[in-house]
Amino acid sequence: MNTGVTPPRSGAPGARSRIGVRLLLVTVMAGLVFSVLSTVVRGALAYMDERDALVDELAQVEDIIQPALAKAIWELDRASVKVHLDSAARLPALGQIVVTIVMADAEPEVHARRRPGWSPDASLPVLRRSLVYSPYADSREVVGELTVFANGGELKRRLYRELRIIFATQLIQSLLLAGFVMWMFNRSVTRHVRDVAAHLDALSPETLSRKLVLRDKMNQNDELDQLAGGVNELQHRLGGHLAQQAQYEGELSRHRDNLAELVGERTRELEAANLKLDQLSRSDALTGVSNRRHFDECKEVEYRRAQRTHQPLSLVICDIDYFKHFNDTYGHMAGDDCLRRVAGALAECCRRAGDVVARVGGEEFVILLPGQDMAEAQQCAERLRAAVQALGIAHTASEVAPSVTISVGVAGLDLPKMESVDAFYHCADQALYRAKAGGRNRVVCWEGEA
Ligand SMILES: Nc1nc2c(ncn2[C@@H]2O[C@H](COP(=O)(O)OP(=O)(O)OP(=O)(O)O)[C@@H](O)[C@H]2O)c(=O)[nH]1
Repeated sequence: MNTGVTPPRSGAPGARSRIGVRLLLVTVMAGLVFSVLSTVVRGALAYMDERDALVDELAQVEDIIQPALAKAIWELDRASVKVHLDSAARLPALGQIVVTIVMADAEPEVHARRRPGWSPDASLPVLRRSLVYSPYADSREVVGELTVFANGGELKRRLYRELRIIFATQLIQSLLLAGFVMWMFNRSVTRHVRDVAAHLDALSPETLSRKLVLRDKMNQNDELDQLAGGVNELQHRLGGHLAQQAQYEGELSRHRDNLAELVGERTRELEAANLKLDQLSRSDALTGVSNRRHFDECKEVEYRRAQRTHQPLSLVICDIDYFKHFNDTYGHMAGDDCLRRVAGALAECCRRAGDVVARVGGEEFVILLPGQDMAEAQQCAERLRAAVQALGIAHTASEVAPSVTISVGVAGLDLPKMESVDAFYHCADQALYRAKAGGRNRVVCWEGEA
């Protein structure tokens, strides 16, 4: 029969003491005690029996020798009396035999035979009877008295032999009973308990569906079946709990994944929004180039870098000529559009890494040119001016050209003279002022004192 039971794992602790062996020892000890007690009781009974048997034997001796002994005494045949006494004294049951011959005119004559080593014992049986002889019919003469004493040594010898037999049989009975009880216990209990232990030891979440079946059980519906039923029920419930737990864990994991995805998505959106905000905070809403705030930050950074590295740094300030007239002529919306196009043209001309194009006022733009000296900046400024004019934005109200133009002031950083970034800016602004004053639509480089 398939038990569904696997052998214990190598790491599982085995039973150190076996119930069957303990039961055997207890049974043997109990058997020994029982044997001793039984031997004592049966020994006492055997003593009574052996004593009675001894008395019967003595009585038989008396019955046998009494007639012959009485006749020998009547006939005064002393030799025959002695022969009878010697013969009787050889019987094992007899310790001492005494014959007292009664004579009318003389003292009683006593003849005795005693077994070597025998001594009188009041607890031993003693039989007495008169020796009677009938010399002729209807006559009865008492010729003496016969006394026989039991042999205590013989009584002990017989009793010991009986006790040995009793003890040996009791011991054999007890040992056989112990062996039988252990065999039965092992067959009906121990091996099933071992099977249950092995089954439990082999259990794992994967084997929970494997049922415990007890092998070759004789009795059904006993405590062991209750135990097996309990184990199977427990496995069933445990399997249900584990399945439910796995389901919950799966759902939890899915929720966790969804949450992580959601958080990731939100984080990406937030980062994009932050980036956008950052860009917005740094750029001019109308034109898209940098705003004043960003320009101020960059201006400080680049000024310090130039101080530290002695690399050239230039600043260009552009202002649209007669922009007020432009607004007045074409309207504010057109003015905005003009600002956007001019900013685009400036940004297009200044695309080197580090160049910063910013709108810092209504129609005023600045360009920070790190790494460029005054001469390079002047060339750049000329390109800017030409690029704006090349846009060809009609400006009939301008007094210098039919299209939109810009005036440009340029300053190269001259550190000994420009002790602050504001002084640097002021120089570029001065150059712009001179460009305006000089007729507009031109580039003027700062050359004077800061
Ligand atoms: N459309 C538009 N106009 C602006 C904006 N910001 C400032 N302005 C106008 O720009 C004009 C600047 O005029 P002014 O400072 O007198 O300078 P200008 O008219 O260009 O004269 P010059 O600089 O001397 O050539 C003003 O009329 C402002 O209203 C803007 O964002 N959009």
